[in-house]
Amino acid sequence: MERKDEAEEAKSKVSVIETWLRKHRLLYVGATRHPFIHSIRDGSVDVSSFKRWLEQDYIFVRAFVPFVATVLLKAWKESFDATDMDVILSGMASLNDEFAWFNKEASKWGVSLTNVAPQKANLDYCRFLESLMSSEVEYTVAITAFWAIETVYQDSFAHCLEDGSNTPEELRDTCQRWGNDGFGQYCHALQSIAEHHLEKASDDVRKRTEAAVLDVLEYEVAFWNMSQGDT
Ligand SMILES: Cc1ncc(CNC=O)c(N)n1
Repeated sequence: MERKDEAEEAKSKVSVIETWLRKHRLLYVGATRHPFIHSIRDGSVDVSSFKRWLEQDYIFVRAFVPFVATVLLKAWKESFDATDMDVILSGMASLNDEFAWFNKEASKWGVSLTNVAPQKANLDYCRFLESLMSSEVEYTVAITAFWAIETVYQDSFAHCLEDGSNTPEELRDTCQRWGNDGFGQYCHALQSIAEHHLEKASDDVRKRTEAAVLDVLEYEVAFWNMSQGDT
């Protein structure tokens, strides 16, 4: 009888990440339902905003790859579950495709990806990524930040593909890149890994991980703002 109660309790227990998403709902919604995303979804998006986002995001992804490499390194050193590395490596493989995609997309829109000056919000975000690359930053913090970064894009762009959206044909490729079901499953896999490590983490590591997730959400909002020329 007692065992059953424990099982029931375990079933209804809210995960660490779910608790944070509830607690910081407004910020999460701000990062995933930004006016730039709404403008893509309703078809009113300004071409110059989209081009600015594309140029700046390419610079961001160049910095994101070495960050993911350090997450992989930490997984190898600190996790005893081999599937962590498999999932992270699949993320790196898709980043390889992403560079080819950026080049294709840039030529489609007539933008040049070389010699683009990073804007302040982008530099700030890249500097934050670099701080997470330090070997002092625990794997739990890094993998959870990684999950948050990927999930903001997944959730945002999947919203532009939902029924009832009016996303222009020429932007569907972009939305598909991060909004497709496979990318959604990959984000869930990252979430399970992060959650698993958070369950075992000390209060101190948990606190610092929560702070890193909030930082990610704030940097993402600033990043979208930049595309709209707000900074
Ligand atoms: C600013 C930002 N955040 C998240 C992503 C998605 N991850 C890799 O592509 C991205 N491309 N850019």
